[in-house]
Amino acid sequence: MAMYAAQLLTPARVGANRAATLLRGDSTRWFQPDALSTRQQAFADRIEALQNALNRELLLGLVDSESHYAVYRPGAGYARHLDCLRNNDSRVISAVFYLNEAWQDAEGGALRLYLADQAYHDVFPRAGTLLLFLSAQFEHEVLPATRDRMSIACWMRQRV
Ligand SMILES: O=C(O)CCC(=O)C(=O)O
Ligand SMILES: [Fe+2]
Repeated sequence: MAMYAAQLLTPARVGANRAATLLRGDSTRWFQPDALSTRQQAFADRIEALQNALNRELLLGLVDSESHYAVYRPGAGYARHLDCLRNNDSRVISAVFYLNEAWQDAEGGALRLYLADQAYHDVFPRAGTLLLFLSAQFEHEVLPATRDRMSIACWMRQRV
């Protein structure tokens, strides 16, 4: 939130759409791979270790990743979507690491993962939770919350 207050995050966009606030209400700040803070480097190291394990065990062919901080202010959400960028299927795994201490389910803010047959699974954004899913397979949505909701979203990519 300190970074948000210092206006270091910018309103997120969807594709080339600069005014996407109806679809997504978060503000983001991308990690700069050549200028990571100590904490960002620690996160990147853990993600790389996970990526190597996924390659070893599941042969996913992941070569790198991109990460951004995201802040959703109260009432903001992100409509149902897939994380694959149009004309670019390099994103294989979506990883979301939540940063919200003492989150109560009644505060909302779940990430709703859509499964087969109208079923869904809600994940609440509790600090320490790391959610992984296949980017091309699972549509998902961020439900609005009654408090600020912070996360690091990361995509592990294959070469295309
Ligand atoms: O913050 C979350 O739970 C997911 C965010 C998301 O879906 C995205 O940034 O694509
Ligand atoms: Fe997403």
